[in-house]
Amino acid sequence: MGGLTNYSLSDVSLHTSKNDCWLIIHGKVYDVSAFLDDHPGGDHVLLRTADLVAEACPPCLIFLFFKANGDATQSFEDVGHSSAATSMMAGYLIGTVDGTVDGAVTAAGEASPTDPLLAKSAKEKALPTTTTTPSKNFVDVLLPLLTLASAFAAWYYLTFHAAKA
Ligand code: HEM
Repeated sequence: MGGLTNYSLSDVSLHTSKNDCWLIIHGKVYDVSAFLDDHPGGDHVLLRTADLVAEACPPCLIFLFFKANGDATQSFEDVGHSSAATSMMAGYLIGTVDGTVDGAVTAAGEASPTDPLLAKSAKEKALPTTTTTPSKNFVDVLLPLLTLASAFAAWYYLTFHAAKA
């Protein structure tokens, strides 16, 4: 993907108005300012993704404030855009987001690859750490052992002590 500018998340977050609106979809940055009025889904959905503050009601504001980071990947996919829509995107592409290859940017600002092969290897790499965490070991091993020990103690007490009384 040579020739494309790399932007940081904070760069993208500076472009959230109707005249200047950038979005991140699958780790790529799109300047959709000129497309807002022509977007069949309306300009508000694009603006809301870029900057969710504008038309939010006060109770939603806190939630939306934390959710808004300009990453429209999930919303874009949820709509199920046609292949025609996907090919239109090239016309608005201006760059990539720092640190991503062709990946979505998560709420935590981390890259998560959307290429199935990259995603698979990332998942495989992640597996050992998730299965060997201390809390998992506690639940899997210690908890059954403790339950067994308590059951044995109760049986022992009832059989040998309670019987004497
Ligand atoms: C550069 C990015 C985008 C392009 C080029 C684009 C293009 C299109 C096109 C061509 C359609 C007509 C239906 C179709 O062909 O699929 C459409 C519909 C729609 N889009 Fe987008 N879109 C973009 C981003 C987004 C994003 C980020 C959202 C959500 C936040 C969104 C929400 C919608 C909705 C709600 C519809 C209407 C669907 C319907 O009425 O069935 N779009 N878009």
